[in-house]
Amino acid sequence: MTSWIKSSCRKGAHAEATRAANCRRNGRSYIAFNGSAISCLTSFRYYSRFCCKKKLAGRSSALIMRASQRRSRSMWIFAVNEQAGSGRGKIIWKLVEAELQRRSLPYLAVITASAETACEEVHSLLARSRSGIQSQSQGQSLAGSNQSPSNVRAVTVIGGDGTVHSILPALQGSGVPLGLIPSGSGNDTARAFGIPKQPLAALERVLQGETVAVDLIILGGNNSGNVQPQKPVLTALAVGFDAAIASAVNRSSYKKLCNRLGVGSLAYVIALFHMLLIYRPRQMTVTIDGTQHVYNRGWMAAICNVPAYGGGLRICPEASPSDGVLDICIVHTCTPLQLLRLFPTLLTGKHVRLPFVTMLRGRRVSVSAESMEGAAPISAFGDGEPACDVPLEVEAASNRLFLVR
Ligand SMILES: Nc1ncnc2c1ncn2[C@@H]1O[C@H](COP(=O)(O)OP(=O)(O)OP(=O)(O)O)[C@@H](O)[C@H]1O
Repeated sequence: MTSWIKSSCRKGAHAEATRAANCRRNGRSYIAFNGSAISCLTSFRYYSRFCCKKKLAGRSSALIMRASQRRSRSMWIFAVNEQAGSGRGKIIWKLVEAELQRRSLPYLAVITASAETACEEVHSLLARSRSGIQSQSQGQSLAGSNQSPSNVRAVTVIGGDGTVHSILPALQGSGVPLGLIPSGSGNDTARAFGIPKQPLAALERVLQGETVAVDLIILGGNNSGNVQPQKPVLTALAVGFDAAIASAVNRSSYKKLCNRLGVGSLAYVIALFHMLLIYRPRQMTVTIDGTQHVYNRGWMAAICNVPAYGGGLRICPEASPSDGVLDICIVHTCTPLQLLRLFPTLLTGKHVRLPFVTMLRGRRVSVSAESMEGAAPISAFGDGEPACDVPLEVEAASNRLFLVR
């Protein structure tokens, strides 16, 4: 259940802040908006019905009338993860919202409680905005016209890589661009696309920046007869040792502390040493466009759409998010000490010359591994979030997402 909270009127601000705090306490998503954003959603009937339910009908209807008169044609949606970067998301959203209000720009903010609700909310807002456009065009088809499929200018994430990942299913193939104001710990997505770290500079890009089409990694398909649901990944899919590091960081108590001290990457270094002690490499089979490659003592396979992840490690330095293919880095047949010595070279991308590193490219990739008694199955993380265990299959999807940068 989502609550709607108008955040930009001064009168009643205290009541609105209390409602927002209640939503946060109960782990519920809520939507904050300013007046002109309502007209952009165009679904007047839906909105006023909702407001009646919430006993806000009088005030909000008046608001809708004023906004409709302005006939604003476009708006910005923000998906805000207040928890990202151990609370940085909340601070950055306050800054961004103040700037939006200062410029009187129409916006809607989904303050999300979880990855799942974020995707559902964004999906339904886009569907509503699309149906509003269709009813405005009085049944005329939009196909072939220059009109945007929606009056939403962009859906902008205030969060880290995990938050971006959470709304990819709603945005892929929608034609609505993804914007990003980096507020996480690693911010690999922002780094990959040259998005400024400074929140207001990043906001300026969202408002003015160019939109580019980028590829996605689609995880799923039919693997060994098991049909898996499809999941889009933007930056990289980490399989094996590096996924174990990401998992250890996510479960750790030191991640929060490192973020608070402004050294988010240190959490990954701690997890690296921990995993070197306990991780057991095993036989790994990587099949690329039908060609099988078998590695004894396979440590990891990184399937990349962008050159770097893990806080700036250049795992696949040649990867490009607009070439329609995936770059794969496989580390195998080395000792834990050799693996440790490999990590500093990841910062420059020089690891690609090492004899126990194999670099490959292709459109369709599957990874399987032998099971080992007493050892956990090999897992995969997409955009730093848990994705699945092996066996897995992925495919490059060309130009599946628009991104503002
Ligand atoms: N849309 C969302 N709303 C609320 N929580 C989310 C959302 N998406 C993901 N999460 C959860 O919040 C956690 C933190 O979010 P996120 O990954 O964006 O920030 P981070 O981990 O601080 O930064 P980064 O991923 O860039 O290192 C995620 O691991 C996930 O559990």
